[in-house]
Amino acid sequence: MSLLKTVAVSNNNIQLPSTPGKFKPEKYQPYNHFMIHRLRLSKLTLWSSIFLAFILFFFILSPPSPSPSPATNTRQSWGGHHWEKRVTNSARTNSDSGLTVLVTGAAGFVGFHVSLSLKRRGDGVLGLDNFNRYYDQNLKRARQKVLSRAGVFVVEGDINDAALLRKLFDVVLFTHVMHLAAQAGVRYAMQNPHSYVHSNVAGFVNLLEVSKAANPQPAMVWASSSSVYGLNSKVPFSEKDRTDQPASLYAATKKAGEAIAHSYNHIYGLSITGLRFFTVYGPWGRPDMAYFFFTKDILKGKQITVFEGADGGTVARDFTYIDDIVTGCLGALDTAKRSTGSGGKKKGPAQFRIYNLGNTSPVAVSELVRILEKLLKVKAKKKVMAMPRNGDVQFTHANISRAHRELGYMPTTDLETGLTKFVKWYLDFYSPSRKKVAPSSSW
Ligand SMILES: O=C(O)[C@H]1O[C@H](OP(=O)(O)OP(=O)(O)OC[C@H]2O[C@@H](n3ccc(=O)[nH]c3=O)[C@H](O)[C@@H]2O)[C@H](O)[C@@H](O)[C@H]1O
Repeated sequence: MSLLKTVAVSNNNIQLPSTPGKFKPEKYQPYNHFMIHRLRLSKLTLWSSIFLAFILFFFILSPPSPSPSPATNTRQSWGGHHWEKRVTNSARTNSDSGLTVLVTGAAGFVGFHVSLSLKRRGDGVLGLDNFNRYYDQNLKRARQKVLSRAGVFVVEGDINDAALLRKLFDVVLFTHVMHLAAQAGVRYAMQNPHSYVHSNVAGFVNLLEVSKAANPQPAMVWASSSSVYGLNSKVPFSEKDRTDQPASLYAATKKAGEAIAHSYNHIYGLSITGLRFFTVYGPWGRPDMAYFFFTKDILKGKQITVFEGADGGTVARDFTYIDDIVTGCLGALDTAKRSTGSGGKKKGPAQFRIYNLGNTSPVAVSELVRILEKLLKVKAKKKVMAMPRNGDVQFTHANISRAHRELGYMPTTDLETGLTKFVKWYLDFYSPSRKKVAPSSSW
């Protein structure tokens, strides 16, 4: 501004105001008007050049940022020497034969338990979780704190962030990936369909892309779902049964995941095992699941809605206790063969497996409520209504003979025993007097 002012004064003897727009010539002079116009233009040009130079300067200096994740924030919360040290410490095994496992969804229900069990037996475990807001983040943070105390670092990030995944694979040579990050819940898919595609399809493909390019490629074990059986009416559900009639978008994305996994196994030689979980429940569970919010609502004296099938038919689930699921997951990891490819190139056929992990003992939802009433010592205010068309299926029942034969899987917890442990945890965790996050017993 002062430079312009000086030039103008010396050349034309015109007083230019320091604030544009305040200048008023005493009388109209065409020459002066022309000069003022030119000066305004050159002033504009100078400022534009300075502005452009600034933008260029910052553009050249700024480092490339990781790809943004629409599910979470776009700020980079990873990287740096300290962060890498935490990553390597967490992934370090206690013995030469130990596994080095990346657990996605580690702050989720199943991921939390699997991570703890792996760490306790001496495997190296690195967690990854985007801490999204699908349900109470405090519960996820509480799980994270327990994991941290056990020596498991949970990296905060999304499976859609390829740069982050590549960085993790650069820093650690993972032998296995336990992929449990997903958008869960059958009924929520009608409210937020895109979150299912984002996590269960796009995120999964992203993880497979990075895994297939890794050298060595890890073996992958991942969570499919009993929901892939959809409208299948043949019981108990066997892995050989048809899975082409999903009843919800959630189920459709899990079925898509199985097909996608097969293609990566076929093309790139990735060793992949899919586990079809059957309504997993237990301590540190998911608040969006019926057993969890029934407990909360019964204690609050709120009405609960219990679905029944067409013509009053029973709605039932093969409820499976978390500890049984964890033994199934560890069995799958321990029996997984190595991937055959490296750096994105297949070197030979690789293992591809699918297993049911259920309890083989379906229980009616009305019975679940009866057990909760007994354990909580509170009568539920029940409203029985026909199951809405919301993606639910009426009945699930797992045939687990393949998992038993090949993984040594054998569930041992009946619903009442499992719910007793859940209710004990729930009352402790949500007790107003409880010191937040410190669990009273050893889950
Ligand atoms: O194994 C799976 O494949 C899935 O299991 C779980 O789904 P679901 O088996 O549907 O569990 P969940 O919602 O607890 O409903 C339990 C029962 O309560 C009935 N139910 C539900 C709500 C209600 O208000 N009333 C009711 O009667 C309802 O009709 C049902 O019969 C996981 O959430 C899912 O992510 C996936 O992993």
